[in-house]
Amino acid sequence: MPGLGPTLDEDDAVIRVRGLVTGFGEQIIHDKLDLDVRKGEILGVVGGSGTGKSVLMRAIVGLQSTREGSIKVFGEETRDLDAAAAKDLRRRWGVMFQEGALFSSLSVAENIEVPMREFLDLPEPLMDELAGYKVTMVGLPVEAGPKFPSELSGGMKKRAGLARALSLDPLLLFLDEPTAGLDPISAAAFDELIKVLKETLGLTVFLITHDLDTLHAICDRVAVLADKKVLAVGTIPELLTFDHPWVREYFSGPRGRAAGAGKTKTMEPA
Ligand SMILES: Nc1ncnc2c1ncn2[C@@H]1O[C@H](COP(=O)(O)OP(=O)(O)OP(=O)(O)O)[C@@H](O)[C@H]1O
Repeated sequence: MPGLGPTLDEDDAVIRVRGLVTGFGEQIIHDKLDLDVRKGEILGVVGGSGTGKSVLMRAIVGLQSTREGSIKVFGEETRDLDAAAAKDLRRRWGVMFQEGALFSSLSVAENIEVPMREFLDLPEPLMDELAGYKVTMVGLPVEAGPKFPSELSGGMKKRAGLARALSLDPLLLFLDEPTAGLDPISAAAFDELIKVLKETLGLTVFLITHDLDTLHAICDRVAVLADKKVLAVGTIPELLTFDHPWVREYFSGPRGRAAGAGKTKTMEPA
């Protein structure tokens, strides 16, 4: 990977991917991809449509088979784990899939309780109490708990998806396009929420996004996926010096310049 930013001690890497190869049939998606996600950072993952951002996330969380390479999370080589150890590791991260991926037949509170039922053995009243706490934590009104996803706005659904991802108090959070489909004001409020939660809970965040405002507002570093690899990773000022057509066009095109100029957005609940 190009040498943007300092090299990293193994201990600082919450996620360390080396030489990852993935594919579907003849189609190779990642070819010897390397990536580190540092403890306590929000790493933005960008790239053109179909470059393999979601497949990379799915490979790291064990939902996508890989052909070659190493994926370490919290220092554990994921492919070496037996079922019990893999489950133990999964407990330590939360995932928010695109669109929030809520179960439509369950209420918000019940959605948040799904991981608790899978991983913990808690009495019902305690689960309800914890779910209520998560609802508030993501800025939803308490009345949202008994509601079904179909009764929520897009922004509220995203927050409910985030609450479910935080259900088990993870230290590592995966977010797949969390602000997609939100209006700019709701998107900015969601960015702010992620930032505040990251700071207060000490989270490390792997964040896939197309949203340039999100990158500028909350990401400590950005990884660019192109040509089946992480082409470059660094802060936005570092990436602006990187000479690659897609990177130049993305960050220095009209939208990139506008986002970089710090177009302010009002912070209001989504
Ligand atoms: N289950 C699957 N079976 C076959 N091909 C798949 C599967 N999942 C993803 N792909 C292919 O892998 C490639 C990468 O998909 P992926 O969803 O990771 O892209 P992405 O970078 O997240 O795109 P976008 O920004 O549009 O969400 C695409 O060509 C996609 O069609």
